[in-house]
Amino acid sequence: MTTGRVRVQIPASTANLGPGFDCLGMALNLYAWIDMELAHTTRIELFGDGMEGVPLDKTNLVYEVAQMVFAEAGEQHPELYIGMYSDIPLTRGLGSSASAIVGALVAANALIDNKLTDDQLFQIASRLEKHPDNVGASLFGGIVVAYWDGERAEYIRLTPHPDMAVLVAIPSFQLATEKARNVLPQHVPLGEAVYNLSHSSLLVAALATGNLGMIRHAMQDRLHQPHRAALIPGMAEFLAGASEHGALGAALSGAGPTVLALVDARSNSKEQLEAFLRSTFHQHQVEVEIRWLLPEGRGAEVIEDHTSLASLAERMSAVSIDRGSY
Ligand SMILES: Nc1ncnc2c1ncn2[C@@H]1O[C@H](COP(=O)(O)OP(=O)(O)OP(=O)(O)O)[C@@H](O)[C@H]1O
Ligand SMILES: N[C@@H](CCO)C(=O)O
Repeated sequence: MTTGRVRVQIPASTANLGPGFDCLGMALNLYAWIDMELAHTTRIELFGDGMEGVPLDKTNLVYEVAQMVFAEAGEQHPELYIGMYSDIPLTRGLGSSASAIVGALVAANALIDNKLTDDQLFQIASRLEKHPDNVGASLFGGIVVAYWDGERAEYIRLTPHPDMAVLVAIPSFQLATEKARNVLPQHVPLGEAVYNLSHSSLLVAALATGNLGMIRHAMQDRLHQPHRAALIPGMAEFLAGASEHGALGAALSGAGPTVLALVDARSNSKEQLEAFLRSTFHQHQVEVEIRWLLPEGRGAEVIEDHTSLASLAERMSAVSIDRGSY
């Protein structure tokens, strides 16, 4: 058992990538950090802005998930110190809940000398989220293709193409995953299912072989994005016009409201695409934060960093002033 404090760095994630509803995810270079230590009395500290509403008692998701790890390993550690700082905006479609779950799993497992395997952690995470796309990407990094059938989750990890960049527009409003799932139909016509199956399969093949030119054809969806469009003014126009403005493909990120475009980092139409993204949301009076990100190849990991989370939060907010350039 580790008696000291462990720190875990967890990447954000984007789920679905268009047609891969609930089965495709990619990690992004935007992070959350969780500190965890065995304690005499439970204490939870949140650093930085943007975590309003996250509970500070034992109903906190990170605390609850840590207890699941201990229970699975046959250990009892009911009292914990938990510190958290996250640069991943909550409830925006960038996998904040998955980052909390995965961070809790990896940190708690580190405290008990990694008694659980990565596969055990992945099973717990998929069971909790009920779809393995965000948690798989945050846990393993890169692109994760996965299923969860209600009992077991299986996955294969792909390495993202080194020239792929990701342009995101993060609206200022929140959209809970539950709300964005409630607008989806419970039954779909066979033709629509075939449409998504074929596009999702082609997208995975394009990502696996580095065929960037095929992404614009493959990154099309009929299962969830059309039904969610009314919740995100501007999304439909951006998805329809992104390729003409230089994107490799575009999609709603997870359950939204963030939208993203995959971009060839060597392309000279990046500014044109960013301008199109800005003007589309501006026309719909939706305030967005625009950021250039990259796929993250590394999953959640314990890091040796002894600076306080308070100073990490300060450092990150200074960096955020320069955001937006690539
Ligand atoms: N660090 C955290 N600690 C505790 N709870 C958290 C933390 N991060 C997120 N959550 C919980 O997860 C909720 C957001 O989950 P939700 O699935 O709606 O959005 P998301 O994960 O940001 O987006 P998506 O799943 O579409 O990518 C928050 O409202 C909060 O309850
Ligand atoms: N695949 C999920 C991701 C959000 O957690 C959805 O689109 O609802």
